[in-house]
Amino acid sequence: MGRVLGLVWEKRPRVWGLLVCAVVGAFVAGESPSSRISSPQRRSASSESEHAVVHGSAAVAAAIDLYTRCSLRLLPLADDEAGAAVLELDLRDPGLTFSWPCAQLREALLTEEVAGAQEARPCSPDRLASIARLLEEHEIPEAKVWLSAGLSAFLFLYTSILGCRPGKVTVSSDLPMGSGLGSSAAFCVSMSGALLTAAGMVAAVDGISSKGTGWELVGKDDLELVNQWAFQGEKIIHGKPSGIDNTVSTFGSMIKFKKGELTNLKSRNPIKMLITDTRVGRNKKALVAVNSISEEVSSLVELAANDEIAITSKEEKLAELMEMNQGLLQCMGVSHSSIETVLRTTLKFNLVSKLTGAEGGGCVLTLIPTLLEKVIAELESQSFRCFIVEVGGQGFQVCQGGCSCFNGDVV
Ligand SMILES: Nc1ncnc2c1ncn2[C@@H]1O[C@H](COP(=O)(O)OP(=O)(O)OP(=O)(O)O)[C@@H](O)[C@H]1O
Ligand SMILES: C[C@@](O)(CCO)CC(=O)[O-]
Ligand SMILES: [Mg+2]
Repeated sequence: MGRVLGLVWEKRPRVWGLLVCAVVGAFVAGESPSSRISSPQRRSASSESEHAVVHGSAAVAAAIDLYTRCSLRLLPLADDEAGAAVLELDLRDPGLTFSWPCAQLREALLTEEVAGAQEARPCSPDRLASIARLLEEHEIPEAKVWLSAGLSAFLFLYTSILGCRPGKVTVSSDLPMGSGLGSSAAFCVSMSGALLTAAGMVAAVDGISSKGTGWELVGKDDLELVNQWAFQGEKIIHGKPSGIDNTVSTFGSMIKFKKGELTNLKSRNPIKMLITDTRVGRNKKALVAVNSISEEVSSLVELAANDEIAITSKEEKLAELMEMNQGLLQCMGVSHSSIETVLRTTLKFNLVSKLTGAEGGGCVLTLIPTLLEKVIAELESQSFRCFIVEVGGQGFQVCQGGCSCFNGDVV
């Protein structure tokens, strides 16, 4: 390319790749709102505090059509009066359920003045400490201890938006957790959306349903509120996120993010990607920000949307940028042998891949001009898990009344 790339080194940097993904939909049925979500492995708040996008590098993120669902059923207040009321959480992906007596939550968490949910508030250090004490009483299996960040975000969002009312929340997701696909953001967005819908602060726009799926779209102002609360949840999970993951998860489509400024990128022709989950847990190796590549991707998407370049040259150009991006990451030593295996396998079919925002494991993105069943079969025969996704889709959605969002189970 004969081009100088502006690499941005951070003290504890990470790479922002071309596409970071998370999609959410929420699902509400009268007293039973639910939403779609996903989640990743736990990272302590401080481990995420240095991040390329946080420090001003450009990043392009896009929604993918893998969803996390969160359903919420409010339970009768009468139970509460009898002192028997509980808040239950059923996490289908790790296969764990949790339950807290409402009286205990009230005592531990409602010491602060309860403000309305019309404006998102951060979780104070005291409140976070009280939440941590509540969680200590639950025996979370050692192998799943990373869940506690998501549990803290859940308790904060639930009690801040709905107070300590009895309810049952169920979460299930299409996304692998902790693999760099923004599952924590999808978790927080769908959770916030379901809670705000139950609180009557967010509602579907009448009659606008998403491609006949039963899921309905939500107006911009309501999405803003969902996004603000989800960001507060992401802060509990990530420490100092830039907000790109929750924003793309809420609004869908593609977004360029630089120094806190968001630009919506309109992509007319859906881009298909293959995502391969290496099933290898990530480590926290240092990564770099590849600022100029992200900048180029965003101009490319915009040129294509305006028909200024043909779709085939867009794909060629995107493939070239992905190769450059991956090459840089390899030089930095942030790849992993499992990622290299996926790259070699896809390259055999002339397909270009790169690792995602995750490092040292996690997922690999492959650009696919058409669906290539052979490469998928070969990757799966090596015990990788493949998803074919459409990039740049819908964000948060709700479904009111009679939807069954958990593979047919009505929750
Ligand atoms: N479906 C889910 N069920 C339960 N918890 C979830 C779910 N999805 C996400 N989470 C929560 O989110 C946390 C993972 O967030 P993390 O930020 O580490 O990974 P990610 O968002 O998938 O990747 P990245 O932030 O790098 O894009 C999990 O520890 C869990 O607490
Ligand atoms: C923390 C974060 O960088 C995780 C990457 O998926 C997301 C963000 O900045 O919003
Ligand atoms: Mg995350």
